[in-house]
Amino acid sequence: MTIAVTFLPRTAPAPLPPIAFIGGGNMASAIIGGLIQQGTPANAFEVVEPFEAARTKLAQSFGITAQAEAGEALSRCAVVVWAVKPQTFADAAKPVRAFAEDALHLSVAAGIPSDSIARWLGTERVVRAMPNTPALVGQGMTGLFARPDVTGADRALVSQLLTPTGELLWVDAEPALDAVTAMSGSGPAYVFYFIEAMTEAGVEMGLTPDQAQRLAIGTFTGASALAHSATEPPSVLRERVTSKGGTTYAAITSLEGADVKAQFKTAIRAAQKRAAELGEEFGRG
Ligand SMILES: NC(=O)C1=CN([C@@H]2O[C@H](COP(=O)(O)OP(=O)(O)OC[C@H]3O[C@@H](n4cnc5c(N)ncnc54)[C@H](OP(=O)(O)O)[C@@H]3O)[C@@H](O)[C@H]2O)C=CC1
Ligand SMILES: O=C(O)[C@@H]1CCC=N1
Repeated sequence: MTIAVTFLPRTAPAPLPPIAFIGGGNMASAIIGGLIQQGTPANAFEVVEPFEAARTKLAQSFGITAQAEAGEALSRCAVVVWAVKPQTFADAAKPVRAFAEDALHLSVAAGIPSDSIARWLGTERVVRAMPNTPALVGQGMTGLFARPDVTGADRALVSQLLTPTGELLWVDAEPALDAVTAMSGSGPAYVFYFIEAMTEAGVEMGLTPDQAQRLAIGTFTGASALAHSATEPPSVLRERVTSKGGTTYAAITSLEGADVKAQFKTAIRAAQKRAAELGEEFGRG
């Protein structure tokens, strides 16, 4: 499958209209945190979150008073962000629908097709997003897909909402979002996994946990920044580190011998497959 993508430049933050979040867990907190850091006031958010501990965390972290149930307060919101698990989306939609008839709906749920969301909410104003948790520090990557009837003004509103959280990438075909999910949506977990592995190796070689973690995180930060600014592809940057007969060569040879690249690609395909399965399993309701 060929995936057509459009990169949009980041623009200056502008005041946001009131925004509802249905589900106030990890991903909602990352987006809300990113927006608050960029200057959006806490009273711009209406959050529905049945889990008391999650409501307490939102209050402590951001000064937001979340509601346990959907109610009239939602009707002031121009955008409703769906940040519930795919498994609970269909049930969560029922009590919200009546309060959000005029809103633009933005789902971050993995796999759930926009057809299902449009059916559950009785509107064609549906955009799907696949963000990631670095949104919390304004370094997120978000893939976006808009249903055909979504207007340019609604796309602009979504861009305005999410630009403060990082980089946006619109895709033209909805299935491409499953690939985005498998790469950048789940991707931070892969990076943290490698940081964990590097840190463990450092400790096994005699460094303190603090030293090892600083070296691991600093190396990811520095290499990412270099890859971001370099004109050469990552493969060339890798070759520059790899002196003939040296230490990096020994490490890369070990990785190749264990087929780590193929294993990693298989893992990413497993995430893509799971995104499609989530849509099939929980998009029917
Ligand atoms: N975490 C991530 O990095 C990313 C997540 N996503 C997507 O974001 C969505 C949320 O994921 P995540 O934040 O990790 O999950 P969380 O479990 O952290 O957050 C979901 C929250 O929604 C609450 N909830 C359950 N039922 C309802 C309801 N009826 N109305 C309102 N809220 C409800 C849950 O409460 P309770 O625990 O009591 O059920 C929970 O606190 C998922 O669809 C996921 O695919 C997308 C990109 C990245
Ligand atoms: O693991 C998940 O299903 C969600 C979607 C992408 C990241 N977290």
